[in-house]
Amino acid sequence: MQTATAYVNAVYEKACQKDTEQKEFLQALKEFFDTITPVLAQHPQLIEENILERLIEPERIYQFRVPWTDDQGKVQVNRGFRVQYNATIGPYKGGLRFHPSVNQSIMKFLGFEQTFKNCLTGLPIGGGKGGSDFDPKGKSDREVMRFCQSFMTELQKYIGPDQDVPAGDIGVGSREIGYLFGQYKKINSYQAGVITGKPIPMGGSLGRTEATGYGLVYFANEMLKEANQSFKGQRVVVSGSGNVAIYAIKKVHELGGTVIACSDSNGYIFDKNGIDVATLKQVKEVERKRLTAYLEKNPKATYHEGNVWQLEANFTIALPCATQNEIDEVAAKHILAKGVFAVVEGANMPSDLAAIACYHEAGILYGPSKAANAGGVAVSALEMSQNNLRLSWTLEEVDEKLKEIMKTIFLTCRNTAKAYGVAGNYLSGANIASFLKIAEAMVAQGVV
Ligand SMILES: NC(=O)C1=CN([C@@H]2O[C@H](COP(=O)(O)OP(=O)(O)OC[C@H]3O[C@@H](n4cnc5c(N)ncnc54)[C@H](OP(=O)(O)O)[C@@H]3O)[C@@H](O)[C@H]2O)C=CC1
Ligand SMILES: O=C(O)CCC(=O)C(=O)O
Repeated sequence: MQTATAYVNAVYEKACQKDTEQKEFLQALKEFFDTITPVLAQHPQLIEENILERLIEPERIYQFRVPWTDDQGKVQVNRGFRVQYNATIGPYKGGLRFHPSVNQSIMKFLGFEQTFKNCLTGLPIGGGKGGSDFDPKGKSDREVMRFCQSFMTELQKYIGPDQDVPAGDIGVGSREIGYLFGQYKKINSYQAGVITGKPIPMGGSLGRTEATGYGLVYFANEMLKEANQSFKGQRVVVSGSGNVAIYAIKKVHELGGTVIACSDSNGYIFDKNGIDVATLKQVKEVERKRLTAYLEKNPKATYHEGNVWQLEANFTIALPCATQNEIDEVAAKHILAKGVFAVVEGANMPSDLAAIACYHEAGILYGPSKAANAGGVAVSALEMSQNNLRLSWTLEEVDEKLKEIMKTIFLTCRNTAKAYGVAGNYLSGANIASFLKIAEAMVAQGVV
């Protein structure tokens, strides 16, 4: 029989030949494959089952036309996707991203990551992802509504509370979820569990808006505690200024750290006394303006064009919360030189492979996205539970459950890494633990 290494290499090579152009997807595979060879060496039956080749192939992908009419009466056309990656342990579950960069490679990498992330939550949810190359920026509410209605008119054929349950991601917040759910209800009937991240009066869960950012900081806090450190007195940089970033900043401040910079895709603000969360929320959540508007209300802050990971000031903790591959090798070396001893990921795959290699070489703490940002989907699963039970938990109840889930995910990563002889490598811990869980379930269900 093939050795584990030969098997992993052969599956990766085949994927590279089949999906040559899908660079984000292949990157996600490589990051995962590099860590799981020891598991395959210990469980050769998984090689006989050809588990990897089965796992990396999405169960199905829908791609569809989304026509809509803009405020000038002109017909626009976007492309919609839903990748139903893996439903072995529960219904497909994962967000929808509206961003001009969306393509099949990005949808597949996100669906692949989601499958393992969802395993780590310990909740019965499979993996999926979807979205569109539609750009909500600069569109009126009515344009966004018409787009969402057209998108859902097609998507509703493929989803259901026990089948596939979408939610938000980049460019999709409670406004978009409200419009999407409204259209689903018009075509079908009220089935609260068909989508999560709903506005509270439509059956949403308290705490879902905050969950990814808070969960990230709870996970980071566990990593810091394990290293006899804490957020107290730390200077923190958070990239992005969207949903995940805002609530990560809020929680860091509650735990005694100071977030000195955050960003959008054009530039970043530096506020040495700490980003003012109330102002940031007003600018981004209420007024939906660019980050530069923060300066009108906080003139002491400064604005700089470019990537926040070029920041001149020293800092100790990096929380990337914007997008994939925002930290490359150059940025990683820069932040290490600035004194960073912990990188914990709120965005999906924000560090490229060379950046991750830099973290490992420097021996700093590294919290990978599929573990550290699992709080959002975990609370989405709690929203599904509340919808099924027809009750609503308080914010405190949801937050307590989130804290517990993030602590358990951390312990799973820590203990699995130790058991496989790579103590402190939370990337290996996350990949191995989630792989073992899904592989066992896939073997149990037979070759389907
Ligand atoms: N929302 C959730 O519950 C979860 C989100 N995530 C991940 O967290 C990350 C952020 O998502 P979320 O906060 O929800 O999204 P939002 O749309 O609320 O915010 C995204 C932020 O990232 C910035 N950004 C997006 N694309 C780029 C880019 N190409 N270059 C630089 N900056 C960019 C945006 O700036 P600009 O406004 O200029 O575009 C904005 O500040 C994503 O990776 C997402 O997949 C992970 C788990 C759950
Ligand atoms: O809440 C969800 O279902 C999905 C969140 C998400 O898209 C993610 O975890 O990347």
